[in-house]
Amino acid sequence: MTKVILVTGASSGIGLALCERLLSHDPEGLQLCLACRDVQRARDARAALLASHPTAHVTLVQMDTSSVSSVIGAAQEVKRRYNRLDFLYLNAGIMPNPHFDVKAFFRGLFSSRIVTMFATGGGGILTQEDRVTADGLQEIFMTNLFGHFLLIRELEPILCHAGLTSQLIWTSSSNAHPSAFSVDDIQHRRGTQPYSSSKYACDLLSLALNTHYNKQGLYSSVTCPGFVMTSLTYGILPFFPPFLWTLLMPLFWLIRILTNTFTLTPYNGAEALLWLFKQQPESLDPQAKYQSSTSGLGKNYTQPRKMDVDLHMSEVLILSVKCCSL
Ligand SMILES: NC(=O)C1=CN([C@@H]2O[C@H](COP(=O)(O)OP(=O)(O)OC[C@H]3O[C@@H](n4cnc5c(N)ncnc54)[C@H](OP(=O)(O)O)[C@@H]3O)[C@@H](O)[C@H]2O)C=CC1
Ligand SMILES: CC(C)CCC[C@@H](C)[C@H]1CC[C@H]2C3=C(CC[C@]12C)[C@@]1(C)CCC(=O)C[C@@H]1CC3
Repeated sequence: MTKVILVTGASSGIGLALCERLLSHDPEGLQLCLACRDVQRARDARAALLASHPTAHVTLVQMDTSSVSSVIGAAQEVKRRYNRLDFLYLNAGIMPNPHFDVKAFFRGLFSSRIVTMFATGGGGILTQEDRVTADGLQEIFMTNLFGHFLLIRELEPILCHAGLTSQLIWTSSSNAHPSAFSVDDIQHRRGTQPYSSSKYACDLLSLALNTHYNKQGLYSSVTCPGFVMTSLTYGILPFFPPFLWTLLMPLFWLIRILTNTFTLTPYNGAEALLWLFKQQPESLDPQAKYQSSTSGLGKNYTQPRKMDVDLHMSEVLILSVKCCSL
């Protein structure tokens, strides 16, 4: 039986690399649907995938995860096309208007937190300025988390079916941190780390989804792609042209010896996302974050890491997002 897979944010970076790797793994047995906000970029991605896998089944659906009506419209279209969905990759994500604190970075360089800083982008080096969408929601919360929650809810009839399992696979981040998230401000309207908050909320929501849906055959897992050079990361130092990043690559390969989270390429970053595709969902740990890792010698592997998540808080979050969606 062919597997039906939908990937959000498939037009570039980790999402596109994942599609490429899925097709290389099984070129004939998949029906891949790319859910992208920009139709032209989606067409280009499809053309690139078909150039290397000419017989593959690849379709497109236009979806902007920052818009309630767009998500609902796209979900209707997906339900019209497919009567079941085996894998839903919740990968689209943004980090708009980032501020890189150079002083905090240098303080971190000469402290015991240096490895954690490089592995997670933590230590106060990174903050963002969020915006409000036309629906009146915080853009980062909406794009990275809530749009995906709405999508899952709308696709429930084709995700939960007797006798079969389906998997939700989130692209979270090592930057997800409980200190950035508050149940009293789930959209992070008041703080300066909306990206970290939205990714920690993904970790919590995944846990709650397992509690609520496992008995219906729907399983949720969280991945972390590591530090990957994509348009998202290029945006962090906008004054740094891409060729300077390329010049820094030898330094990054050295840092990789200290932290295997420097996966660097979208191909490597997609490792854990592909690994989960090959697992039996019943065997996975709902409290684990599956981390793409690359060794100093360039070998890719997947490492499960226990998430710092609380069952009670995850229940509060799922109730709050359900209220937001009413
Ligand atoms: N790069 C890294 O080091 C890390 C990335 N991540 C996560 O990985 C995921 C993929 O990011 P990455 O590949 O790095 O970055 P990219 O910017 O290359 O990819 C992001 C993808 O999400 C899409 N997207 C953004 N906003 C929306 C929206 N409103 N509706 C639909 N699609 C949207 C983009 O579409 P478009 O082409 O139209 O812009 C693009 O396809 C994100 O969730 C990110 O947070 C996590 C940890 C580390
Ligand atoms: C020599 C300097 C210019 C090097 C600067 C390095 C930093 C910009 C990066 C070190 C660790 C990186 C990192 C991220 C962004 C860029 C760094 C801070 C992320 C926060 C990007 C988004 C994520 O989801 C997690 C990443 C963790 C590591």
